Amino acid sequence: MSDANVKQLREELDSINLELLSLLSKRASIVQEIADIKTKQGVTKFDPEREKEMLDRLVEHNEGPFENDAVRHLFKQIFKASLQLQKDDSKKHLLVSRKKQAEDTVVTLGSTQVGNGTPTIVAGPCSVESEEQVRAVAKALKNNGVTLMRGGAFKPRTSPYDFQGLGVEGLEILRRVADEYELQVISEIVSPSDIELATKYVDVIQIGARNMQNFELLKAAGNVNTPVLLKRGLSATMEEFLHAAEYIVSRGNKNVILCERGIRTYEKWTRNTLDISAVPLLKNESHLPVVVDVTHSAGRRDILVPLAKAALAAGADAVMVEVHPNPAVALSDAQQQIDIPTFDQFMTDLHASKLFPSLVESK
Ligand SMILES: O=C(O)C(=O)C[C@]1(C(=O)O)C=C[C@@H](O)C=C1
Repeated sequence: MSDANVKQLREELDSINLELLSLLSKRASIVQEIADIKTKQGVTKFDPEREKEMLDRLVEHNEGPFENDAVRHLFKQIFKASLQLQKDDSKKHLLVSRKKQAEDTVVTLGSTQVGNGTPTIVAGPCSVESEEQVRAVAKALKNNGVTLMRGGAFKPRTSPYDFQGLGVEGLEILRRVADEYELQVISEIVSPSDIELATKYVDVIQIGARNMQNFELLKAAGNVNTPVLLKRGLSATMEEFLHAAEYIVSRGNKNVILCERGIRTYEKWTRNTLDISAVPLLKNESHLPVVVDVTHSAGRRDILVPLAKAALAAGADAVMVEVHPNPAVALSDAQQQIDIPTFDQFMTDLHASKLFPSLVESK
């Protein structure tokens, strides 16, 4: 075969490549149309039966020279790329996606901004137990320049026999003390019917891990303007987490903060496993601020500082930690909350790490 022949055959291949590309692009736009219909119908994109049907038909019509396995392999690649296209398109549609909004969402809470590039701290007791207890913690927060106070009034507990929280009385205590110390209040709400009421007391509505896919609660939180801190479910994928956030944002409430709080794994030395990769993944995929709850991730006190440093190094906008004046007698999570001297040391260690600005000096 002369060089001239090879040249001519290659030119033929070049033009066939272009024809194939144009056919593939035409196929891809039909695939996108199907994806739109599937999204509207709420049907999953992947359809293995349809893929098998197509492969069987192709093999039936295969006259060579490619072996049937080669034909199957080639078309499986096309289906795989088509499915990926459908998934990428559906991500573009999400309001929480960076593809939809390139700039970071910044949630303003009093004098503190979450998501503006300067990390901050959220701290407070697991449960509100009394005004004195909340006041002691608020004072410690104030001394450390922390302005965001968490505290549980409605407690979704694993056992119905465990302390269920003070309810509205707890919210009243939080509000009173927070106003006294010029703090912002973050508290969990568990029932859609309490969302309106919560807006009177809290600055941030927390939706807990166990309620991440309580869609009626998400919708109710989306209908108000109060910012929402949404915790990742115990076994939720990134996709499920972002779709849960989408429920809130799509209703009009754009002030959503995502919270990684550890996921269920086989490991027993920690209560949950902090999924540190969630932080950069969420920051890449979404414009929403990301908080890491080190207390619930670890379920133990001795590794809170390194976990907080890891979270900040990975790009977290805030770290959340539970503080109690006397953890030994706490009505919930006694083994994982830190006392006030330990909290002071926690803040000192973070400042020393240079990963975190000194909140006291900047005040
Ligand atoms: O026919 C569909 O339902 C499609 O979504 C199209 C298509 C394809 O590429 O042909 C894409 C993904 C599915 O797994 C099956 C088929």
